[in-house]
Amino acid sequence: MKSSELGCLESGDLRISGELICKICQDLYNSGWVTGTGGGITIRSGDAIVIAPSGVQKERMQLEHLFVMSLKTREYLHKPLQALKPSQCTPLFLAAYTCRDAYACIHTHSQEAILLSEVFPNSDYFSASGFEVLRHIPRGSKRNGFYSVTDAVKIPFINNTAHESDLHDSLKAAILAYPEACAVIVRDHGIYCWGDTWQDTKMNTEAVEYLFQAYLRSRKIEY
Ligand SMILES: CSC[C@H](O)[C@@H](O)C(=O)COP(=O)(O)O
Ligand SMILES: [Zn+2]
Repeated sequence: MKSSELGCLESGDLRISGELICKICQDLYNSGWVTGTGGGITIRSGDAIVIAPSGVQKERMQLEHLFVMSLKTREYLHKPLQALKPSQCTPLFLAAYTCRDAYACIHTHSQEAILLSEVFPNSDYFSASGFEVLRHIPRGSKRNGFYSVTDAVKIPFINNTAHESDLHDSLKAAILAYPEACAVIVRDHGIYCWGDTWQDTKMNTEAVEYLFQAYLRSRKIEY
């Protein structure tokens, strides 16, 4: 790969974002939160958002496989030379960017999110209280502060759909209806989690997924 083929990913913040995406996708895979071609992360730098390709093993992606889109115009500022399509999660990532002014968004396929969908088949949201990890979960954004151990966090559920793009309207509605949530659970699928920076997004995802595990284990729900 000649560096010129990387276009705007060749240097600067976009290159750093792209390299982080490749590394964090490896971490998500090694955590068991994504398998196959599922899940992913997008990171924003100013108006530019870096997006993974669709249908590839995300833990094996390289910088030259990534897309860059303008948040404002929705035009692609860079496309890979290979015949790849952008992640089907792109409209959902855009909802987090536009509705929450997020700077990154992670999509997992965690078993715990799926199990919680079964444990709460009729609830609009998952709620938990009394766990230390709540102190690491922001009230939607760290600008609003964090939950305390005695608070009850609410993370909304939305129903899964046959096509990823069909999740957009319900995801956006949940983001707007639960301004103190930093994540949405897609039933029997996984979560979308965002943050004010890529670091916050990674930490928020880890905290939310840890809360799911702690909740299920504390109630002796085996999986
Ligand atoms: C391509 S089917 C939908 C996927 O499973 C989607 O939910 C996902 O996690 C990843 O989609 P992708 O388009 O490969 O980035
Ligand atoms: Zn998915």
